[in-house]
Amino acid sequence: MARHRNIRNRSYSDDYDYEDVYGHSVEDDVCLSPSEAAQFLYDRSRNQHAISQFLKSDDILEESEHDDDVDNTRPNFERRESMDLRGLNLSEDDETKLMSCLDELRNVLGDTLSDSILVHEVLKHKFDYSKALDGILNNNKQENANFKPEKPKVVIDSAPIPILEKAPIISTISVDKPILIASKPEAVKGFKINDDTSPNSRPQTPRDQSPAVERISSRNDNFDELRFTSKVKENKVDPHTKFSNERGSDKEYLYIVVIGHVDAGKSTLMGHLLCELGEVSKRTLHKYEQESKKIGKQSFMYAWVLDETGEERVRGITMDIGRAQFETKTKKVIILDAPGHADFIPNMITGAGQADVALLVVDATRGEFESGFDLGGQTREHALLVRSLGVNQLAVAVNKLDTTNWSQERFNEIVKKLKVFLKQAGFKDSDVTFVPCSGLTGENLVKPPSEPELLEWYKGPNLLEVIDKFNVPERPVSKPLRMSINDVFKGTGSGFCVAGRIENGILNKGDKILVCPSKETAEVRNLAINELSTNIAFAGDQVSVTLSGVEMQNVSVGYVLSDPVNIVPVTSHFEARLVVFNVKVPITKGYPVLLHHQSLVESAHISKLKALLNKSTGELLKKKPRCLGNNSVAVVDIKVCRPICIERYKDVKELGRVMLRVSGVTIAAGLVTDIYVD
Ligand SMILES: Nc1nc2c(ncn2[C@@H]2O[C@H](COP(=O)(O)OP(=O)(O)OP(=O)(O)O)[C@@H](O)[C@H]2O)c(=O)[nH]1
Repeated sequence: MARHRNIRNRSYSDDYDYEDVYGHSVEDDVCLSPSEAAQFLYDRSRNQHAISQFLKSDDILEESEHDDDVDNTRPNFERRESMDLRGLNLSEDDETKLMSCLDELRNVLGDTLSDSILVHEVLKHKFDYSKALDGILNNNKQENANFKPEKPKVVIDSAPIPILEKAPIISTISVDKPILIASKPEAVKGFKINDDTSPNSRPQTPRDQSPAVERISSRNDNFDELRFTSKVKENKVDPHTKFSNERGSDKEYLYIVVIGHVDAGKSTLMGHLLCELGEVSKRTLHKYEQESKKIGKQSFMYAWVLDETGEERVRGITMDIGRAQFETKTKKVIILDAPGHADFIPNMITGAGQADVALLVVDATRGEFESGFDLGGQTREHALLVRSLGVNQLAVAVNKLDTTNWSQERFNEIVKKLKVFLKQAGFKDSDVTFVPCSGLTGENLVKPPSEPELLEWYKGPNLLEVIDKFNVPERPVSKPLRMSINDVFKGTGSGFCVAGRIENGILNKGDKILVCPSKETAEVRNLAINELSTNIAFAGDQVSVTLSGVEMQNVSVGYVLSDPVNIVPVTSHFEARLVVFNVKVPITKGYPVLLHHQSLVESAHISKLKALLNKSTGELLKKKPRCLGNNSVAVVDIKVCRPICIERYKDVKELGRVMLRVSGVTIAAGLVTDIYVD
């Protein structure tokens, strides 16, 4: 039940400052001196590119030998101390430029490369320091790319070129047929009821015919072998074997985000479930009962289990993600209780971004379901958002059914309405389960129903059984490490901590990793899952990581911890396939948006409208459309105000999804289809 982000005492409105919400965990009400404050302020200009640590001495030797081989015309300089530049016939100006470039390069690379290599690259790139640096690093990568292990013993199966299957589009209006959404072909989806996946091959999209802009993706393709063979080299034990050795007999972790319209009863439902399972002591519950009574909010006593802050309790609403853990027969379940109020959608997105599955809570009370569903409430928006963020298994708790005297008719009416909508939103019928319950009375939560009116018509599972039937998604443990940071905070000991979810790969205590986009090296000093220290964590785990070797002020929410060899792409310009939900003014070139990517929120704009697609088939309708209206599907280019870590959806699904919001409203969701070099 821990939460780190402190969002208390903030006044939220549609145009609130996102930096505040996603800033560091610093008490707002404490006065800070400028120097103290500086440590919590991120300044990109202070990045320290300590890339030298990734250039192993072997690689460097290989590089210099190779470079000498391929380029005999290169002057053979000695190391800098004894460097004589006279042979170069440089003007005084050029000599100064050369020396200054060498200094810059040394700042980044240290003394790991000989001056001859550096001078060669600087001259080759006409004293352009950045190009020279790129040249050096790319040469290094090329060297690695040419390296082939003798006989890789492990078959890495985790870098599939995923088949883009036809999956239902996410849209607010009815969509008869599915459109294209990429998905992992072999991942087990849905409840263990029936599975009717029918993967289709991806038809040509306009991006396949788009002009030859330099793309990181194509470069990445060239490095695929490097990306995965180097992992084989590093991790002698097959990651899957490691995973089953570590976790084999344990119950699997499952992360559930609890979503729904404000006051649907999410926190009460989860709080009561935890009490029934013995996760909350009777003493604590009694305390909550007494204290909530004192402020006239006794009906919220179960909600207090998850709504931990004073402001949440006084206001009777959830504001930030509440966490708690319990066990079912087969799983360790971590609940992420999301706020229902529209003002806190960014927090809800953060929770949904960490979840494997979702529990949608709807209020069955007459008039209440309708206001959450029909009248612009959050039921629809939350369901659309979680689906856009890749959640495809959903349980729907038809809650507060006690207020309708356990009416079967009301239950069926709600199920019917939701089924149609959820199908349009992209959920398969077989992946959605409806369960009648009451968070307040505890009916049908962990025990079979006891209300006679409910018993008359309901023979299905209780909420706990429904949760136990969720399938745990496949964990991509053998892919290169990617962990997106959703919190940065001071730990109890030395150093500082970052929290987030490992999307890909394995993280070990002691690992050297790269903090991106700033590309600083850091070491994993400590690792904890649910506040318990561990030596190893795998894809799918929510972890807190104590880092050393990097300054806290140089790390922000939205950053990614990356494998140091197979580095996460960093760019401010990418292509995405968007589904436009709801826009007051049609989207045109230059349209400004707030880009939500994992926990990151950045200003961005649509820089190019490339193609309008048929939302059912994905076929090209129009090249270079002038504007995009509601419910359209299009390929666009997006430019972010500064570089971010992003992946193509087909490479890393979780880092390949974006959400676009304007004035507190989600206007579009998209999949990253290409990434351009800045
Ligand atoms: N009658 C009845 N009331 C309920 C039930 N569940 C919750 N409530 C009441 O509904 C109100 C809101 O409950 P919460 O649990 O705070 O709702 P929530 O969805 O978590 O609210 P936010 O997170 O702020 O959106 C409280 O007064 C609860 O007592 C239920 O099953 N039956």
